Amino acid sequence: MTALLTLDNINAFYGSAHILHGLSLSVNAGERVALIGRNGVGKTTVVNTILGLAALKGGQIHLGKHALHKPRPYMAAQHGVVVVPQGRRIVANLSVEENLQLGAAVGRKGHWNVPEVYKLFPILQERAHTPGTALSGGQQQMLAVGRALMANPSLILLDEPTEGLAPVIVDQLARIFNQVASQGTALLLIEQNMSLVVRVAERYCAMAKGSVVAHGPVENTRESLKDLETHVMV
Ligand SMILES: Nc1ncnc2c1ncn2[C@@H]1O[C@H](COP(=O)(O)OP(=O)(O)OP(=O)(O)O)[C@@H](O)[C@H]1O
Repeated sequence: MTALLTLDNINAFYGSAHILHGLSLSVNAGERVALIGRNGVGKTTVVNTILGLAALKGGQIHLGKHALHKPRPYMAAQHGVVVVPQGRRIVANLSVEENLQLGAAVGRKGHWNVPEVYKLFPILQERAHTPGTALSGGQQQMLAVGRALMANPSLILLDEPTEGLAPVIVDQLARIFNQVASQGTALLLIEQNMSLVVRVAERYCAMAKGSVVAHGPVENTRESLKDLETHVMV
């Protein structure tokens, strides 16, 4: 098994606020892992620490074999780990196609380019010259995923990709995530919607108070759904 991302006993801070406490987590090539937990437990801070937006003070991060001593925002993508951020962060004054092209700036070669992304999301081709922020919420999420694919990642970190989206759009995204994963890209899915998690993930890590407190397999069954929901119920 090739580990694409390894977090080993990491501690992370915003200023003096200690958010991640000895958190360990890994994602192997081709895996679909869900990172779950109640609001505020530190899920986004995991992403922010990998990007250098929260301060890493102790523990180790590896992207593949590369040790990330001083994480910076551009480093993860260079090593094939790309983030689809919470809130999507579509660039307002760029068209759909220009937003997609931003994803290719890292210069990694591979299967994904603009025509391949348009095959996956035909609606983005129809709206190629529209400002990215003029799209609906679901379409903006598709654009954010398409932009991530343009970097030809080996692993995509999806931070609450279905937040605020209608169930029909969530269903569409579940199919897309499975299709992307079946084409070989690993996923770390940060999600509050457990019905999506059971459809996409094969294992989960549950966080509480800044560390991983439980993990196990995920199945697309009612029992698995109930089990996962105990980790996110307020
Ligand atoms: N920039 C920041 N400065 C200080 N504290 C922060 C900052 N961003 C987040 N926090 C705090 O860090 C803790 C973890 O936040 P984080 O966003 O990682 O949680 P989360 O599990 O992703 O929650 P949610 O599901 O609400 O996004 C929270 O207590 C939050 O208030």
